Amino acid sequence: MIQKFEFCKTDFEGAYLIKPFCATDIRGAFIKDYSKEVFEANGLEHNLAEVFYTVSHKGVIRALHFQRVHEQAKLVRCIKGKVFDVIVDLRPDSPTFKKWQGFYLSEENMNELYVPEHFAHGYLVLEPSVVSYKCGEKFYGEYDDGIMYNDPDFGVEWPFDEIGGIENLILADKDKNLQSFKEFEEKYLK
Ligand SMILES: Cc1cn([C@H]2C[C@H](O)[C@@H](COP(=O)(O)OP(=O)(O)O[C@H]3O[C@@H](C)C(=O)[C@@H](O)[C@H]3O)O2)c(=O)[nH]c1=O
Repeated sequence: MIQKFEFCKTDFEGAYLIKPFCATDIRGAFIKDYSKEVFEANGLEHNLAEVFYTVSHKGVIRALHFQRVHEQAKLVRCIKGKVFDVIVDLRPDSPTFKKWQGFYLSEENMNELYVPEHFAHGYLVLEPSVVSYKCGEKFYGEYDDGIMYNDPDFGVEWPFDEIGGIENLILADKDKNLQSFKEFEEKYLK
């Protein structure tokens, strides 16, 4: 069976949920999750600069991250396990400014999310997972930044019931001490 690349709109201009190309046969599956040519034919110019992977335990939140100055678009796919992935629009002139949307990304559904520049991104890990990133800009440690996953201005509804309750949440120290949206706005948007 062959599933062709499919590009689905999200609530946000420029962000897409993408079904990769997948061909299955008696051996298993062949999956292609990025093609410069196919992406361009669908209006997505993605400059592939770096690829990396994260490996996470169930209950981990990595959020809500972005890179300032050298803004970084990224193509995110959960290649093993399952995550609830969230993006937040940080473009002040956008009609969806400060709005969030969540997507289930899993090994099973193979969905990948195209996160444009000027979005915060993060996820809650629902099963032990490996997540792949294809980044449009290289990493600049000095501009690596984020906003708290539970910021009241965003009001993201994380499905904590799917990890057995918020008491099972695993957060890195750096993600416990991120700025609020208000602090971010004060510092960079005014
Ligand atoms: C993101 C990144 C981190 N690092 C280093 C910094 C640090 O020593 C170590 C682990 O990095 P972090 O703790 O920032 O990893 P993590 O918290 O998983 O960061 C990631 O979170 C998700 C939600 C994203 O959207 C990504 O863009 C990225 O921000 O790896 C790189 O060398 N290159 C990179 O591209």
